Formats: sequence, C-alpha cells, structure tokens
Amino acid sequence: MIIAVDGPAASGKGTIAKALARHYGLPHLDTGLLYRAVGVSVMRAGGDPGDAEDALHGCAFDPALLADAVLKTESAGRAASLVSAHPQVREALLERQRAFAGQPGGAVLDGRDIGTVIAPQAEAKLFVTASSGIRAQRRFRELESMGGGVPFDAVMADILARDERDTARSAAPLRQAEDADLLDTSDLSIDAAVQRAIALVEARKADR
Ligand SMILES: Nc1ncnc2c1ncn2[C@@H]1O[C@H](COP(=O)(O)OP(=O)(O)OP(=O)(O)O)[C@@H](O)[C@H]1O
Ligand SMILES: Nc1ccn([C@@H]2O[C@H](COP(=O)(O)O)[C@@H](O)[C@H]2O)c(=O)n1
Repeated sequence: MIIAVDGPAASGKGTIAKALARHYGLPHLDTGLLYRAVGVSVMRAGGDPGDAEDALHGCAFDPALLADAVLKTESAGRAASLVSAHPQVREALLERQRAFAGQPGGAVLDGRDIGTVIAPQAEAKLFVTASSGIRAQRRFRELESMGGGVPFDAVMADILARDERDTARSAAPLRQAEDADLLDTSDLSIDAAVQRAIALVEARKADR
C-alpha cells in the first residue's frame, strides 16, 4: 500500500507519516529532506538557490548529507523552498521518489506533491493542514528546543513566505489531490491526529 501525505510546512505531516509507517510496517521517505539537501549543497558551493543552474548542480549532493542535522535548520528550509521551484530540480529528484514509492509492499511518503505527481496511484492520500498561526507556534517551539534564537515574528514570516512559494509555483505546486482526505490538525494533539489519520487510511482500505 502506498500512503501519500502532503501539506504545508509544520502542519504535522512528517509526524503523521512516520506514525503511519510504524503502524503499517512500511518504509517512510521525508521528501522535504531531498530538497533541503539540494539547498544546503548549493549554499555550501557558494551558489544561489534561486538560480536554476546552481540548483541543478546541487542535485548531485553527497547521500551522507541526508543524515546531517544541518538539514533541520531554518536556512536549509528556506533554501529548499527556493530550489524546489525549479522544474529541473523537481525532474532530477522525481525517479528517486517514484522508485521509493514503487517498492514491493508499498511505502509512506510525505511532501508537497506526493498525491498529485509522485504517486497519483496511492491507495490513501492525506492532505494535512493547520492554521498558519498554529504552524508557526509549532515551528517556533521546535527551533527553541534546538537552541532557539529565531524570533516568533521571523518564524511566522517564513511560514507565510513558504506557503506562498509552494502554492504559487508553476512546477508541482502544493495542492490537495482531488481524491485526498483533508486532515486539519489545528485543534488536535499529536495522538489524536495520528488516530484520525489511521482511521482515514482504514476507510480508504475498506473502499478498495
Ligand atoms: N498535532 C500536533 N500538535 C502539536 N504539535 C505537533 C502536532 N503535529 C506535529 N507537531 C509538532 O510540530 C512540529 C512540526 O511537525 P512536523 O515536522 O511533523 O511537520 P511537517 O509538516 O512535517 O513540517 P515540514 O514541512 O517542515 O517538514 C514538530 O515539532 C512536531 O512535534
Ligand atoms: N515533495 C516536496 C517536499 C518539499 N518541497 C519543498 O522543500 C521545502 C522543505 O520541505 P519540508 O517538508 O522539509 O519543510 C518546502 O518548503 C518545499 O518548498 C517540495 O517542493 N516538494
């Protein structure tokens, strides 16, 4: 079974995707890490993440980078959001994601275009969302636990800028697939959101 989990930044989709993977015994891919690795690789080479050619060079990143904590930083997220707008970058990362989704037994992938582009054939699709204020609070707390230093207003501005770039770009913009179930986690605890996600996947399985 392929489970596609999409949604905006800090909506909780990664938390839900990991929990679904554990629950169903499936491998999980956080596709945002791929874009973050491209962004960090461009910055380390002294390039401009907004430049298509520099961004394409960044796609040849060292796989060891995927385990580097630097990918969790705000600057990596911002660079990822810039490189991900280039169609050439999305194309370069496409096969790797499709191969992961297509492995025997299935997989759980989370990102922005899993249900629409990477695995439109997924048996279950969730579009996880939350209000921008709640998402900024969650990201702020997460950054604080990593050492902090980023003011709340800057975190909020980054969430809004990321939403705008991710939804407005022409290449694979963030949007809910027509056959995806909406899961708003604004007023849900992590446990409640995970239980709701499992219930939605079970309902899709029963429909098949
Ligand atoms: N329902 C929830 N209630 C409270 N906190 C939550 C909830 N879901 C996730 N969180 C917390 O919010 C933060 C962001 O969650 P998560 O990483 O799952 O979001 P995401 O959508 O995958 O973000 P990104 O797009 O940046 O990868 C984490 O610190 C996580 O523990
Ligand atoms: N399938 C995806 C995944 C991510 N992106 C872009 O990368 C940025 C970072 O992603 P996180 O999930 O780790 O926050 C994100 O803002 C997107 O711009 C993408 O385009 N497609």
